[in-house]
Amino acid sequence: MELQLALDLVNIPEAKELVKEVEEYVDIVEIGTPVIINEGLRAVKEIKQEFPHLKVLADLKIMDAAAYEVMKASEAGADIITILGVAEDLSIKGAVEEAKKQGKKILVDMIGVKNLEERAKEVDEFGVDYICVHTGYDLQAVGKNSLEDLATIKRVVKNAKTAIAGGIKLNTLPEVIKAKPDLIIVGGGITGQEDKRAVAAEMKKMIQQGE
Ligand SMILES: O=C(CO)[C@H](O)[C@H](O)COP(=O)(O)O
Repeated sequence: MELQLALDLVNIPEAKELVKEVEEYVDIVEIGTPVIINEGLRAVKEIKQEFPHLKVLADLKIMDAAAYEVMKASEAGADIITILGVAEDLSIKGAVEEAKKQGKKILVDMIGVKNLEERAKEVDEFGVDYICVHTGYDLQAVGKNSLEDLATIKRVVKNAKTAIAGGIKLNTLPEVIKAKPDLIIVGGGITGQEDKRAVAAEMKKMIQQGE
C-alpha cells in the first residue's frame, strides 16, 4: 500500500515547504487540481525537480483532449496523470496510449460515476494503471466517504491498482487500511494538521503495519 500526499490549497513555495516536512513518509506527491489551475504545470515541474526521488501525480482530471494533456503533463515531469472515469472511452484509451509512449501512468478518478461497478470493469479493460474511488469535498461536506465504493471496485477490477481519496484522516485510516487499497490518498488529513510530519509518520507506520 502506498501513501499519496495531496496538495490542493497551496502555492508553489508552500507546496515545497510541505513536501520537505513529510517527504520521508510519502510515496507520491499529488499536485492538486486547484494548484494546477492557479500555478499551471510549472508546479509539477518544480516539485519534480526539487524532489526527483518522489513520484509526482498531476491531478488534471482530464475530460477531453486527453493525449495532448497527458503529453504536456509528462513533459512537465509528472509520473502519474489523472483522467475522469466519466470521460469518453476514446479519451481514456488515448490517455493510456500516450502515457505508455511517455513511460507514465494513468489514474482514473471515478468521482461522479453513477454506474460504478460497470464503469470500473470497462476502464480496467482499457489498460489504466489505477482506478480511484473519490468522495469530493462537496459530498464530504454531507458526511459521505468512499469505503463502500472501494469494496465495489475491488470486486470487479482485475488488472489496475485500486486507490481511495476523499477526507481520509488519522482516525478513519484504520478502516481504509482494512479495505486494502493499493494507494491511499490523503490531503487535508495531513496538510490541515498542526504537526504534519508526525501525522504523516504515524500514517506511514499504520499502513506498513497493515500490509
Ligand atoms: O482531488 C481532490 C479534490 O478533488 C483531493 O486531492 C482529494 O480529495 C484528497 O484530498 P482530501 O484528503 O483533503 O479530501
